[in-house]
Amino acid sequence: MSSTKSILKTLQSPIPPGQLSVIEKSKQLAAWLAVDQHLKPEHRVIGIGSGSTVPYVVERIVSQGAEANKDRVFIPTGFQSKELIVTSGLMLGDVDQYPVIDVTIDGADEVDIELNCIKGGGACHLREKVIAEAANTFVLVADYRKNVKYLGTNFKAGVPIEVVPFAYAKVLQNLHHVLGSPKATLRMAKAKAGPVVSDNGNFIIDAPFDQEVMMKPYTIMAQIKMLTGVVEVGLFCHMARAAYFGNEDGSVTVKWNDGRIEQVRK
Ligand SMILES: O=C(CO)[C@H](O)[C@H](O)COP(=O)(O)O
Repeated sequence: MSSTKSILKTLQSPIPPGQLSVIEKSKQLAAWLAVDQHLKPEHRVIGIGSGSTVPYVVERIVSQGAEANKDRVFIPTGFQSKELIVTSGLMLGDVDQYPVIDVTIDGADEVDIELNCIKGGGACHLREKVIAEAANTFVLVADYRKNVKYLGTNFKAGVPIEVVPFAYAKVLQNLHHVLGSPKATLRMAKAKAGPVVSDNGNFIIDAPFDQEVMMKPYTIMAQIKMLTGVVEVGLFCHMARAAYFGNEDGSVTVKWNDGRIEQVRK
């Protein structure tokens, strides 16, 4: 088994290559096409996002060969992508050393028609936003379930919000009573008693909003960010150059920030 395949197996997917489910295959299609279209030989500093689609991004980058990657440095958005970079034999860097990134490729929880997206399902959205904002080109990769007209259509958990721990109860009050998210809750860990703690030592709140609010994601993003104690909001507005969605039929839908939509079949 090649090193990338074993990493994929270890970090994300128990599914042997060649037996990918339709959803895994669609993630792979999106990731591979995004790498093929955006990662050029002259690119030296590459941001690597988080989530279950990103291992396929790294898989494709590794397949470009040792020569293509020998002078490149890869900037992770969290623990998972750091492990992925290191175990793939790629050079690891950080955004404080490389504040200008050529291309960042990342997953998303949902993407709307204007390429605004929800991120933070994996609680990595603070570093993800920094690495996206540092990039000259920010590209999203996802499967077809994430391709929606309005945010919150399929992803019902709400907007992920990273908060400093001592302020979480105050921020929850603000969300419940001021910003109109009565069901906002602190995200609890699955295999640990207590809350999810981010890679930065913070807590995560998930705040669902009505559709009419989610139709103007920049407005609610700015309002949440103004609450003292909030570190970052998992709404990425007007940031992505393109979004790639792998489809069940083996095609990839590519949405561009100028409004173009392409269907690509290899
Ligand atoms: O924002 C993220 C983590 O904070 C992920 O990119 C997002 O949750 C999508 O992950 P996946 O590709 O597993 O659906």
